[in-house]
Amino acid sequence: MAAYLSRLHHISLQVSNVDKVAHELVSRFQFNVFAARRTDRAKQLALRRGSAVFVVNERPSLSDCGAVRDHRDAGCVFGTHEHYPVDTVSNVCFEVTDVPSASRALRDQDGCEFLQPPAELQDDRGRVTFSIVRSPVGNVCHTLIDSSRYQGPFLPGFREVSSGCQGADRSRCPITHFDHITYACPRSSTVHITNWYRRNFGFQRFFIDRNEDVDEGYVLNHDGIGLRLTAMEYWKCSESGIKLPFKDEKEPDCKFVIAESLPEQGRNQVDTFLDEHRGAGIQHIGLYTEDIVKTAQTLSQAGVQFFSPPPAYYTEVGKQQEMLDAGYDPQTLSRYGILLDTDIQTDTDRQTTDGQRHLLQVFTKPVFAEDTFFLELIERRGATGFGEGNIRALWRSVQAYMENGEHQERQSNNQLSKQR
Ligand SMILES: O=C(O)C(=O)Cc1ccc(O)cc1
Ligand SMILES: [Fe+2]
Repeated sequence: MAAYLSRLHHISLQVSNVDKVAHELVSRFQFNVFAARRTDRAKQLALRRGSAVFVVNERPSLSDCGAVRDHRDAGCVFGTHEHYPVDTVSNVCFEVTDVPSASRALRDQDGCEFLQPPAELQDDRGRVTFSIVRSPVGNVCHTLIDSSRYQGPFLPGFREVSSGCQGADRSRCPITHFDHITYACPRSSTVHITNWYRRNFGFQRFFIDRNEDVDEGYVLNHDGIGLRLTAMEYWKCSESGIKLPFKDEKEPDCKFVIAESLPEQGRNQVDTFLDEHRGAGIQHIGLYTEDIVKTAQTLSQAGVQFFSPPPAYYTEVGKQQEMLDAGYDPQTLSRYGILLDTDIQTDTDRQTTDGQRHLLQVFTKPVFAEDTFFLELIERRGATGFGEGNIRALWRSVQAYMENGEHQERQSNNQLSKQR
């Protein structure tokens, strides 16, 4: 039996400099710090934009490694048990209604390793129960938490922070939630990963493309693109007829995408991630926005840099017309590198007024010093999956970046700072 997940609780990062990364998320990405926990061993900041919550944790150093950590140390909730050599996004935490029974269900499954068996944490505002399982993807782990009996600002040990410096108001940056998490994975690992999530968390596959093969996933393997994409989402309790207590049915659920590189087309961006990150992991996270143009404008003014597709993308006659038909000015989309895909649908349930579904996406340059993790803004106007046109355009813009001087420059800067 699988463990039922109610919703995504937060995503946690392990970095060498908490203040630097938190400052980047606040000053550029418009997140607000709302809770903090500082002890002599740990520094943790919780940041929010809409319902999207990031926790930035200081990476345990090699000398902390192997030290027996007490589960009463809230650091454990975030799965920061292990030293990791580079900054990384390493824990996706889910709210569950009953941690002991979810953990029992997982313990009976093959291939489910616990980093932390069920434990309790408390302070004067209440208590939480949690456990941590290792995922089949590189250094990624999942905390399962029941926070229904906790009244404090975030988790036990965190104190409320009233942000002196607030991010842009909602109208200028309407990011509402995490839309999807994309894993970069080694060759031939997809089947094992999808099976693990189906068996343990009841995740279900959904098709990125109508012509996708159930076993193969969505394969792009020509014109220099060598990519297998497989998408999953977690069990929608309302659709399955199973009603869970506390489940907020309006809570949007987050999709998961597995990106596997295929060998025939040569070295690519997934291989670069695997090298620089020293293994599989979270390659990017899609932040959902209700207005991508306004959000990209606000973030760009704050210093966020976006990947841009080749300029010809915006001048190609068909694409220009598509943008105009969707109600967008191609020049505005071009200014921020926003990609548009159109999906002509036969069914009518989610159509927009022009009878089409649109997907708009823009991708940021890497967030950490290495060319690893990046963020994405995504606005869905009826489209629920991922667009082939956008995937190709993203691929080309990232490949261009890898091949021009900027990637090499970052690499040599990293080498220099390591030598210092
Ligand atoms: O299109 C998206 O947002 C995806 O998440 C799919 C994707 C995943 C990995 C890539 O290197 C390129 C595209
Ligand atoms: Fe994405």
